[in-house]
Amino acid sequence: MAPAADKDLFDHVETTFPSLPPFSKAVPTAPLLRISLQKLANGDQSEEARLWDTCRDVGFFYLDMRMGDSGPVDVDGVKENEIDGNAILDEKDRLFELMKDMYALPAEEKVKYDRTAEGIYFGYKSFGRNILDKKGTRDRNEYWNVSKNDVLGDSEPQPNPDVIKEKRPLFASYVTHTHAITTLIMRILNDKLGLQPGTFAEWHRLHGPSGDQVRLIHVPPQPPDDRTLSNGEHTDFGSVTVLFNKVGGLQIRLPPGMNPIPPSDVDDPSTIGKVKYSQDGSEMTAEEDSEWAYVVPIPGHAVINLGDAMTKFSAGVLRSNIHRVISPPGAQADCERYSLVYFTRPEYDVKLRHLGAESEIIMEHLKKTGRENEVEEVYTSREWVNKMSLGRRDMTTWSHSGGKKMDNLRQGVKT
Ligand SMILES: O=C(O)CCC(=O)C(=O)O
Ligand SMILES: [Fe+2]
Repeated sequence: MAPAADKDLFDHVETTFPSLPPFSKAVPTAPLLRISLQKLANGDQSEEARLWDTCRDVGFFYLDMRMGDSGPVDVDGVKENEIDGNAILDEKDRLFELMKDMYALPAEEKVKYDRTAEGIYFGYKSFGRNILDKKGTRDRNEYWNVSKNDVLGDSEPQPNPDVIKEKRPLFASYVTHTHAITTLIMRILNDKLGLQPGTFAEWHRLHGPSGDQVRLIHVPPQPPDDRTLSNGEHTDFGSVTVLFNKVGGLQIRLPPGMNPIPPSDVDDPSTIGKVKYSQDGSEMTAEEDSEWAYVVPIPGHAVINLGDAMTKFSAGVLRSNIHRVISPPGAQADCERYSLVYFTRPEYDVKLRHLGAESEIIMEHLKKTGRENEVEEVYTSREWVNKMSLGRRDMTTWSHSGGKKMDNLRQGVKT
């Protein structure tokens, strides 16, 4: 079956952000579904069905966060699970403003908050600290990982500069609101998979100890003659990721059978220069290149994707799709690029294993793919998160950090 996709996506929505050049018309884009948060919050069955389909087909979709005048929606009587897309959009704008101040700090001040040597991935990651591929290519971004449990006051405060410390209430509110969105998405997937009600919720409690975090990413414009990847191809290793950005550059590798939306104007004059798809300058074949499509940022919308934990739990019924970040196409190449990401991950003690014994759908899928008797390598979420995140900071551990090992997880096959 051809993956569900919105071919006319950009005919209906505004894709230009104030004070930024428009997204280039000269590149292929990903035909992701646009799902309405308001409809999900109100229990709309056909919207839930679209969500379920797209999480099996590609595992990436837009979530329209705008809720008009409706105000927050109470989904299950628990205050912390209240859905408030408008509040998230407002808080997201404030965090984008904050990023300018954070990254304007002197480099020697920022590196004081890099805690890799202590085995801690919360804090600052400087330019080039991560390895993108087996050749040892370095990333071209800087980011800050801010722990959920820290900003909610569940754990000892991590060292952070005043610009971040002063905004703890904003982070706490953003995390609470965004976590509620991921709870709702996982509740729908939980029920569609036929799992015992509340299985995913119990493993992703707001105050549960976990590697959940906000990541604030900054990528400066790259030199015109050297425009390439800033973050290499990867899958996210957690459960559900909520991403906001304004400048393009994110690409997904399209699943088999899903075609990109072709460029609407190949001669778009705003498209200047060409990006290289590998940092050592080697050209990708046209065929390899054609597998990738840009995810166009849309105002008022988050990009949501599933991570490896959901693929593991569902034995591949749900898809954790490969993506990467490249120099923004067209005139946006000269812009500072900021992204705001919220990652949920299973609580530290949860074992990452398939739930075939708990779900007929998952068991059927295991049988169909000849894996019902396969012995799994089981990690706890804590082991997995450490291996995946810190492993990318050192060449000796890179190959264990999701390089090739993840291939089977990435290929979520539809049952
Ligand atoms: O910056 C982006 O658009 C995506 C970032 C991302 O994929 C990540 O941090 O895992
Ligand atoms: Fe990612």
